[in-house]
Amino acid sequence: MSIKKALTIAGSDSGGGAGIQADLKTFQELGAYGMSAITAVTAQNTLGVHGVYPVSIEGIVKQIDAIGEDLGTDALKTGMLFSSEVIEAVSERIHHYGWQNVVVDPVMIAKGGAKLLQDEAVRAMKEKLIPLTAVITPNIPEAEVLTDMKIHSIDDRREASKILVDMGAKSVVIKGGHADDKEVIDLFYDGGSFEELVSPRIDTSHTHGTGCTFSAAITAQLANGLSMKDAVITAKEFIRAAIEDELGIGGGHGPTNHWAYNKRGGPS
Ligand SMILES: Nc1ncnc2c1ncn2[C@@H]1O[C@H](COP(=O)(O)OP(=O)(O)OP(=O)(O)O)[C@@H](O)[C@H]1O
Ligand SMILES: Cc1ncc(CO)c(N)n1
Repeated sequence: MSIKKALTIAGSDSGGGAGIQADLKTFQELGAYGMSAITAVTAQNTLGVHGVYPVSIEGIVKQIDAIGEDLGTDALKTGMLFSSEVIEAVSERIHHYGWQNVVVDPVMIAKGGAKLLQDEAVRAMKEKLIPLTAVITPNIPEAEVLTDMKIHSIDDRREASKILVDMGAKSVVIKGGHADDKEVIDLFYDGGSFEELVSPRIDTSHTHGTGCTFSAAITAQLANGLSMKDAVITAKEFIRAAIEDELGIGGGHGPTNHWAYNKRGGPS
């Protein structure tokens, strides 16, 4: 058996619930060999982001090249990219290595309100990164910024998904964590048809890093050779288990439980 490899290009969360830490834990749980290129170090815990310390462009490119020139990867995800310079450099390297299974979590704002992407970087994301993307996984506010439209209904989300595919993404998941529906609906669009992934809304404040974990689970399953739709379905099951089995640590928005999916025996 050859081990499948997954790379995350994202920020570090010292609190361990989001960012690189959530991604590597998720890769490990889903049986993919995890690698990372860190774009920024955050001083962060369940109470909020207390500092952001960007890594230089040279430092980011060196990390990606260290992987590209030796190990390679079967899939990758991007998380916190912070600036247009980082987006441009990362997009250029992805293109250079011809990496295909590219999952973009267009991280903009942390749950506590801290900015993880500068406003001027949205344009670079649209022009440079989205065209390289196998799937983009915005939450509703991120989808609104990227498409320049207000999203209230599922029909609005369908329209926004089509706009993102027109920008060059091969498929889209607009996540429903921020909606106020009784159930959480994640809308998947592959450029041809839509699929609503529905689960009960769990009443908890421990949702720190849900988006990172969800996109990391898609990445691991793409590395493992699953189709995009099956990878997204696993990710939904993985994050549902991780939120349901809360760890109850920290004084604020606590992290999810990355062990939960396997503790329940894996795929349902
Ligand atoms: N209260 C909840 N109950 C069940 N599932 C949830 C809940 N909140 C989020 N999810 C799930 O978690 C995933 C991430 O959704 P969300 O919209 O919260 O992303 P996000 O805002 O990008 O997360 P992050 O806090 O990491 O930025 C989705 O698959 C969504 O269905
Ligand atoms: C480093 C990092 N990336 C992403 C998020 C979004 O959850 C966060 N809070 N921190």
